[in-house]
Amino acid sequence: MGTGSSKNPDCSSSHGSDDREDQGGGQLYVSLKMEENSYLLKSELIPHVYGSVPLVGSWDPSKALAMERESSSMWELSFVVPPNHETLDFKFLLKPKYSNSPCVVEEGPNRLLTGGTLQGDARSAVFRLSGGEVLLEYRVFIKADRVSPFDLAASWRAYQENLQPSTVRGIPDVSMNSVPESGTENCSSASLELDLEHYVVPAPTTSANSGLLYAANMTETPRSLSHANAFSKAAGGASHPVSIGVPTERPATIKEMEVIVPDPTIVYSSSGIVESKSVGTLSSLQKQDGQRGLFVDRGVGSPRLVKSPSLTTFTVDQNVHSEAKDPIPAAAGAVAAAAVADQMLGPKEDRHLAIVLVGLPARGKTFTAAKLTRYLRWLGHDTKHFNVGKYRRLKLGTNQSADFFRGDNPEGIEARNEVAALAMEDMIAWMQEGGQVGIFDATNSSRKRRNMLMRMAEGKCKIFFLETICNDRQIIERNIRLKIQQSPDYAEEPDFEAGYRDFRSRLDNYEKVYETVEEGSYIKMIDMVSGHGGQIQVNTHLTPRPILLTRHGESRDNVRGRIGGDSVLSDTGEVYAKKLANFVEKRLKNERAASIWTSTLQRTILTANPIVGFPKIQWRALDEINAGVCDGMTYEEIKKNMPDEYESRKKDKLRYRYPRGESYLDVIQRLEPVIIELERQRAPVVVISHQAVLRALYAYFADRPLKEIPHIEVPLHTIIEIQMGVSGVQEKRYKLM
Ligand SMILES: O=P(O)(O)OC[C@H]1O[C@@](CO)(OP(=O)(O)O)[C@@H](O)[C@@H]1O
Repeated sequence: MGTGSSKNPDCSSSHGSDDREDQGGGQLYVSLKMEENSYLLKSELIPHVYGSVPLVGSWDPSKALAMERESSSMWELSFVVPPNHETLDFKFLLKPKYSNSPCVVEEGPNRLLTGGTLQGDARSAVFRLSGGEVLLEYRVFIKADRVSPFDLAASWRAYQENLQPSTVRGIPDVSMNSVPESGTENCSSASLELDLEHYVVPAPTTSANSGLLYAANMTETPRSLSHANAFSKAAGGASHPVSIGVPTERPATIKEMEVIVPDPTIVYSSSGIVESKSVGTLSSLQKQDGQRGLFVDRGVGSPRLVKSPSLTTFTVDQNVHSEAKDPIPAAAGAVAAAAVADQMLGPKEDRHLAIVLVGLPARGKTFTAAKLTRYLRWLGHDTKHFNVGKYRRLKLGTNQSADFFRGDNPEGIEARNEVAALAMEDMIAWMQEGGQVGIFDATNSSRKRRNMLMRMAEGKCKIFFLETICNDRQIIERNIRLKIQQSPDYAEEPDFEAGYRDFRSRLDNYEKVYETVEEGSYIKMIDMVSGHGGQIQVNTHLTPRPILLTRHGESRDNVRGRIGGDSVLSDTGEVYAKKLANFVEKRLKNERAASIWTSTLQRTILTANPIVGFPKIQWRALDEINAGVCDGMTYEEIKKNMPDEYESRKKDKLRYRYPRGESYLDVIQRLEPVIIELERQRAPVVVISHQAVLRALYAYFADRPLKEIPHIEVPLHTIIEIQMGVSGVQEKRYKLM
C-alpha cells in the first residue's frame, strides 16, 4: 500500500521518492499541530514537516512544508494525502527563520501514518540544537480523518458558509474527483511530456506585458524631468539636484521597487478592521443610492461578502467594527477605497479624486497603492500612482540617512515637504488634463503635511485619506527586513545590519511625530494582516503563486461557430480536457492546495472533469457573456438578420450590450467578486472559463486598458499562467494543442 518508502531522512540530502502505487479511493485529511512550551529560541525557529510523499517534500528538507502559527504557542499544518499515498512517513524539522544555518530534524524514528492510523505513540517532538547541548521539546497532536471527496471540498475553508445547492444538471457546485475517470489514462504522461516548457508559447507582446506586467516601480516620474529634462527647475531650487535626463519610462529594476508588505490582500483576521468616516467633502455623496455597489451577482459558490464596501464606506466608522468578525474580502481596504472612488466619480467623469495614503514606513502603503491603481484602472478610472519616495530619490539622491527624517530637522522637513508638494502639483496638473484618480503615496504622517495637501487640493480635486495601521511587531519586523533588501534607499548599503539600524532609527523618528488621521474624509485599515489570539495570517503572498487561466476545450457550438449556448465538448475539446488534467497534475504537483474554478456551463465543467485531486467550484460569475437574443446564432447570422446590432457591436464592442444580454462592461462588473477572491486566495487557482470572461480577468492582471479588453487574444487550448508575487505580475502561456 502507498509509497511509504522510509528513506533515512537526512537534512543535507535532496533526493526524493515518488514511487507511486495507485490505490485509488483513499482520501486522508491530516492535521498536525505542535505546541511550544517556552519561547526560548523557538520564535526564531519555524517548524516544518517533511516526509515520504511529494506533497511533503519527498524527504527533501528544502521542500518541507512550513507550519503556520495558529496561536502564540501553537503551530498548525493540515493537508490532504493524495489517494495513492495512503501510507505516509514523516518527521518534524525546525528551520531557522532568518539565517541559513542547517535545519534540525526531530530525534527518533520516522512517524508513520497508515490508512489514517498513526503507528506508535510519540506525543512529543524532541530536537537537539547546538551540537546536542540544547534540547527543545514540543507537544505534538496528529489527527488523520478519512473524508469523502465531497465532504472535503465542501468543508474547504473559503467556501464553508457560502454554498448554495446547485440546480444545474445535477452536478454539485463543489466536487472533488478522487479517482481518475476511466479513459483519463489514455492521455497520461505519454501524451504530455514532463517538460512543460515544451508547450510554452510567447504571450502577445504589448507595451504592458514585456516581462513584468505591473509593479509599484511604475509610479509617476516628476514632470519637470520629462518636460524640461532638469529636475532642479521645478524643484524650487532645492539642494543637490541629481542626474538630469533620466528617461521617464526607464526599465524597472527590482531595487527600485518600493514594495513593502503587509499585503492587504490577505484574508481578514478576526481583529482586522476597516474604519471609515465620511465627513466634509464627501457628505453629499451619502445621499447617492447603492446601485453602483461593488458586488453584483456573485454567482454560485462565491463567498458571501458581508456587504458591499461601497456601502460600508459611507457609514460611520463604528458600524464597520461590528462587521469585523465576518470574512470581509481581502484587499478590502483597497477595494473600499476603490468603491469610494467609484461612487465619487460616478457617472460624471470629470470629477477628480486624490486618495492620500497615510502610515508609518513599512506598513504596506506602496503595495496598497499599486494594487489600488491596477484595480481602479481595471474598473475604467484613469488612475495614476504618485510615489513621493521616488520623487525624493530623484531629487535628493538615495543616500539620506535617518537624520534626514528627524522631526526636529527643519531642513529635512522642508526638503520632504518640497518633494511632496511637487508630486502633488504634478498630480493636480495631470488631473486638470483629464486624469481621474491620483494615488498619493507617502507617509503623510503629520497633520501639518496633510493640511498642506488639503489646501493644494482645494477647488481642484476631492481628497480622502487611506491610513494603514499595523501593530503587529512581527509583521513590522519582516517588512523592515524586506525594505532593506528591496528599497533603492539601501541599494548602495552592502551591510545589511547597518541598513537595518538606519531604517529602525528612521522609523523611530517618524513614530515620534506621527499623528493618526482625524481630519477630513478617511478610511483606516487596522491590523489587516495580523490578528491576535491565534489568528495570525501569514502573508504567503510573498511566495508567488500561479493563477492558471484557460478557456474550456472546444465545444460543439464552437465547431459550428455558434455563440453562447451550453453545448458539450467536441472530440477535440475532450482531448484538451485530458491534456489539461495532465498539465495541471504536473504543474501543481508540489502545491499542497489548489482549486479549480469553472463557470456553471457544461463546457467548462466537462473540461474540468478529468482533473483529479483538487476541489472544484462553480461560479455563475464566470459564465460567458450573455448574448441575449443572439445566443446560439453565428456571427454571420447576426450580420444578416440583425445588421444594426452587428454594426453597433463592431463600433463599440466594450459598451455594446446584446438585447436582453450583456456588454463587456457588464461582465467586468460581475467579475469583481471573482477578482477579490482570486486576490485573497493563497493557493494556486485554475480558472476554466470563457473567451469574454477571460479577456476581462486577464486584463485585470495584465493591467491592460479597458478599451482593449474585447480584443485581447485568448485562444482555445492555451493556458495563461499568471504569477502573482510581491514584485509584480508575470505571464507565461502554454499551448497544449
Ligand atoms: O465577444 P466575442 O469576441 O464575441 O467573444 C465572446 C464569444 O466567445 C465565445 C465563442 O465564440 O465564447 P466561448 O469560448 O464560451 O464559446 C462565444 O460563446 C461568446 O459569445
